[in-house]
Amino acid sequence: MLRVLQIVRLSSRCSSSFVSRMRFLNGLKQNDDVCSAALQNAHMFLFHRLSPLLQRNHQGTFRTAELRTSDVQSLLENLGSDRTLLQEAVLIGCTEQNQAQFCLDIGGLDQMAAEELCGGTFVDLRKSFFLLSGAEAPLVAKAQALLRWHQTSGFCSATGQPTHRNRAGSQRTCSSSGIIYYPKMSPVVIVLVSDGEHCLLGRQATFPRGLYSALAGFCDMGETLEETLSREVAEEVGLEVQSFSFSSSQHWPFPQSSFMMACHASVSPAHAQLCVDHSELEDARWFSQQEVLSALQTPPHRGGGAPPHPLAPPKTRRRSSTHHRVDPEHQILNRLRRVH
Ligand SMILES: NC(=O)C1=CN([C@@H]2O[C@H](COP(=O)(O)OP(=O)(O)OC[C@H]3O[C@@H](n4cnc5c(N)ncnc54)[C@H](OP(=O)(O)O)[C@@H]3O)[C@@H](O)[C@H]2O)C=CC1
Ligand SMILES: [Mg+2]
Repeated sequence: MLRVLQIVRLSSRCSSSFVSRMRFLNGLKQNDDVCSAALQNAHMFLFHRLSPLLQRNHQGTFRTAELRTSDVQSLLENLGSDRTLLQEAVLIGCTEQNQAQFCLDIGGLDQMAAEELCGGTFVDLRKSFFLLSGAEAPLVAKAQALLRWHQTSGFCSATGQPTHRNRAGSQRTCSSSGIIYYPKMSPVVIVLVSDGEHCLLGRQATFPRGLYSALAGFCDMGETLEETLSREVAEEVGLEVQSFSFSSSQHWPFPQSSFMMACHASVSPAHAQLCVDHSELEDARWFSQQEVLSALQTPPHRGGGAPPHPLAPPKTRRRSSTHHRVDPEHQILNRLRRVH
């Protein structure tokens, strides 16, 4: 109890609300009792088999369902589950008012009954990205990534014994060896290549029809950012990058959990002839600034436009007290808009 009061006092003494929130969250990760107390009166983001629960408001736009812990307790009772499922909730953040935010996957319970009781729909994460306003998408992506990690990390890869999570869900410990596991991410580079006049976009065969994006690839073990970038551009389109600059970064939940770093790169117009590796990309081509601007003005749900019109992926935006982040792909494409 003393520790609970210490953490609450420590975070409330801070002059900056950002510092206060970060201290508050760190306290929840470090102390199971403090975290349990916060869970009793928290905001809950509900998932069913890793699909977030969304609700449509009067204006026809979608939001994540705003549930409190007590709402979820009632829901679990109505669905015939006991309250112990609540112990699987994972901490994902806190509001400006230091109200903890948790997520919970109720995948073992009846989906339709849950949707009816909550007045919402569990929507596939990719579709959610197109439906949610920018501010909510990153939080939902983070929640899904953490839930997925817990669902696939139940056993220690060294001993084969069960692992047990802390109250916040920020780590798991092997019951036999004491090895501690933390959620893992794969570093990824996404790069907008330019020849000074055009930018290079590509598409994989699995992309929705008409969708082109900046090139991307996973970092190999031991590589630097620039080594990954140069290798991926060489592998996928056969070009040698002359220079590059870092733009921004974001968490990217597909296919699992990636840490995506976005860059601009330039190639010489005299050496801009593409040699596409069709085992990696179905198509890659140079687009003019006008084509990219048209794509950015096309609503994502009107997908399916036939090539060569690039269709930009959905925008995700996160605002905090100190940072304003735009997802890398839009940041690099927006720079084209300014240049134009
Ligand atoms: N516009 C956007 O926002 C885009 C985002 N992306 C994202 O960028 C990332 C990279 O995508 P992609 O272009 O496919 O990557 P790559 O070009 O690196 O190619 C994918 C291949 O890399 C291998 N690989 C190496 N490390 C990993 C790992 N940690 N996880 C999965 N596969 C790995 C796999 O090959 P093998 O199985 O043969 O070993 C896989 O098939 C993904 O997160 C993807 O979702 C990609 C394109 C556009
Ligand atoms: Mg790639």
